[in-house]
Amino acid sequence: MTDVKVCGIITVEALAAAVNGGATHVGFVFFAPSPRNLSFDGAAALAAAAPDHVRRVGVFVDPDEELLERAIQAGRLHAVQLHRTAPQRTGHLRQRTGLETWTAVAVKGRADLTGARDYIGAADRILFDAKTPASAALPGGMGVRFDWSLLDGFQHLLPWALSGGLDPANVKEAIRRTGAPLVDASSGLENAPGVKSVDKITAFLQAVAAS
Ligand SMILES: O=C(O)c1ccccc1N[C@@H]1O[C@H](COP(=O)(O)O)[C@@H](O)[C@H]1O
Repeated sequence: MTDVKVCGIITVEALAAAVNGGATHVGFVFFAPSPRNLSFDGAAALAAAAPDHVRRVGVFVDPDEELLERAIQAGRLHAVQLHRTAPQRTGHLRQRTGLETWTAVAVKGRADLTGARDYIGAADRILFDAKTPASAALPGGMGVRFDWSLLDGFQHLLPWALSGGLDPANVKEAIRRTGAPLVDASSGLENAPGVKSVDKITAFLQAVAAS
């Protein structure tokens, strides 16, 4: 069974669709430029509505430690997902927070995969995500997909997950092609940036369950 993270949740309706559909993880974004950015109060309200067996993952882009601490407390986070980070910084934050720590590795070509090895001992999970354009405001959450065949034959030395442009129509093929143990989606489950669709969340979870 493939684990699923529904990312970028900002409403209790989307949270309920994820929980009821069997998501193992939900993602709360703490990055001001994102249309999915959560306030601390918003995160606290969602955390209060979420059952504890569904893991709450905070999504951060090179965060300062105050933001990280406040978000962890507000969202009662189980894990942190770091974008635009580096192995030493990741290891430091992991030690400081004591939480399960994911690091996003942005992939465009095969050479990008090798960077994942540098996180052994620093991160608990690698999230292979598509590289967004350098000019993009966000390093994720833009529906950009990478060539999954790049993962062919790659020896995973850490637990990992797949993200980047996943949606209800392509997730089955993504799992078949890559064998991902966890899939993570955000914009592919929306009707507009930041506006999650209960129907798309449900369809995504059904597609994963059927794969
Ligand atoms: O979703 C966001 O707004 C976001 C902002 C900053 C960093 C990461 C973000 N989302 C993550 O991006 C990937 C892929 O998203 P998508 O499915 O392609 O829209 C996913 O891991 C989100 O957690």
